Amino acid sequence: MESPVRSNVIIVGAGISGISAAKVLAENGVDDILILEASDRIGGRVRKDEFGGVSVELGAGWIAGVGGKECNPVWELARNSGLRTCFSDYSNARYNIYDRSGKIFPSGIAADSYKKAVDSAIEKLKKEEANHDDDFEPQSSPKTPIELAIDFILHDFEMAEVEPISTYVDFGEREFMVADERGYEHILHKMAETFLLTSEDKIMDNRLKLNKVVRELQHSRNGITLTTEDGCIYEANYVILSVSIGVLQSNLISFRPPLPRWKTEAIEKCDVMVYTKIFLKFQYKFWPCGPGKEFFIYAHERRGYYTFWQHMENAYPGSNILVVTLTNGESKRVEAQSDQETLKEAMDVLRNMFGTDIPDATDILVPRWWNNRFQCGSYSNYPIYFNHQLVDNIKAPVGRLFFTGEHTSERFNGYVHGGYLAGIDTGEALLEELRKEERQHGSQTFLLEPLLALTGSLTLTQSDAVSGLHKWEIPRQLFLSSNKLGLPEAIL
Ligand SMILES: Cc1cc2nc3c(=O)[nH]c(=O)nc-3n(C[C@H](O)[C@H](O)[C@H](O)COP(=O)(O)OP(=O)(O)OC[C@H]3O[C@@H](n4cnc5c(N)ncnc54)[C@H](O)[C@@H]3O)c2cc1C
Repeated sequence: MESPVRSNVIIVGAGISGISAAKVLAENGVDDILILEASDRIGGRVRKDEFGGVSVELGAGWIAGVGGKECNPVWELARNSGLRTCFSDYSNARYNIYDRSGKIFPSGIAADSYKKAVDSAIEKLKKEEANHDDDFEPQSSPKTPIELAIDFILHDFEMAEVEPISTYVDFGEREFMVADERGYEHILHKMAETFLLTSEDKIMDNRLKLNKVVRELQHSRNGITLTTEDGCIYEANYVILSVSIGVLQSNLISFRPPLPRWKTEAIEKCDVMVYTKIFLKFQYKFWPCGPGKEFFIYAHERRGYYTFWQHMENAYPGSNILVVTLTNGESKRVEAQSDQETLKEAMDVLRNMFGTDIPDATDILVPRWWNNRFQCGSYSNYPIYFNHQLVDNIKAPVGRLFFTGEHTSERFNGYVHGGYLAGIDTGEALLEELRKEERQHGSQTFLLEPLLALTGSLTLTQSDAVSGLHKWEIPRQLFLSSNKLGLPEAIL
């Protein structure tokens, strides 16, 4: 049997948080890092696909929180990597509400109903705050189709799924949609290339392994052993686990010994939201396309039934693609049925709005985030009046096991920038731990910046951490260079 591959730090998951954590470590001289990713790609919930001749975003599609006093760091990454985006404002949707007979509700009624829905939502929040009861039911729930439609926008887009917009006002309230053939994931590739690519632009096999589904984490005070589905064994001094909250709640990964109760309880308390964008391709467009018409709403008695629509003409003119968004119960229902059934339902809704003579869609794409065992949902959602201890517990390390991901970002959970900032946070927390260990052992260990400056790309490997002694295999060349630094004898 082959001996296990040993690394200083193993990162489980190559989504935005895993990549940003790895980058922080690599940039600070922690050279012996390995990323194990279950799927066959980098990106996680940032994922594009080719559909109807263009690139569509199955996962994150918007860069939210732009134009404020502070800069959303993902906006900066997008700018620096030359990602093409277009301004997108879904708040206009409330003026384009269709009823089942295809009539548009007059904007006065729509605006009035919107105000009523906002007022009732604020009222509900105040009462919940007073009662501290998350299950509190509002006195008057929406009844008419238009109220249901507007309630759906408010509830699912601003309050229930991600944190209220007011919490990211520092970054601004504008949203830009990614409209780039390389996809949103291009920013991850740009980030990763600084530490994952060889000089020949090849991925370093010793730093990233794809199709490695971690199934077991055996952790102790001396180190962590990871077993993957294909039977490979990896060992590490530290692990950063960047899998989603849905995966943590599932039984994909078993922990030996089990995680402590404070941890598992916190993980269980965080909701997982499902958000699904269904793409439909047509031979020609039959929907209105002028200014303020990008989004439209279907008002139906059933809450969230093919409610929220968008055309993709602003992002890709001439693409003739419509996107309809479903959430939670509707998402799960549609994931469980065939795409042909979904196509039929969506076409019936479109015919109600635009008449029976519209053409059939020529293609449909239905992502399945809920049933994807490497995601188990779309993003985390803390209860509205959560206790800060809850987030601290979700995030807190357990011994040598660190946790990251959008669900660990108290301010920006549910967002790409939440994942990005969480990765940086966790990377820095681990660096701090490594420095502490270094001080305790009184020897040079992990922070190799000065050494690398002298020796270029030499790789150090930690040979024996299990014993708790940090011995290093140091190439002779490095020994000679490091002597110039007056490093303690102990490491040599
Ligand atoms: C449909 C949808 C729409 C969204 N829209 C937006 C938006 O418009 N704007 C926005 O800012 N955010 C949006 N988000 C949220 C955003 O995509 C996420 O918050 C962010 O990408 C999460 O990054 P992460 O690194 O925390 O997790 P992930 O991207 O999920 O990364 C975790 C990685 O771990 C891997 N993994 C899982 N289990 C294992 C295992 N056992 N072994 C090894 N690897 C494993 C997964 O394959 C994955 O690659 C959306 C998400 C979805 C699904």
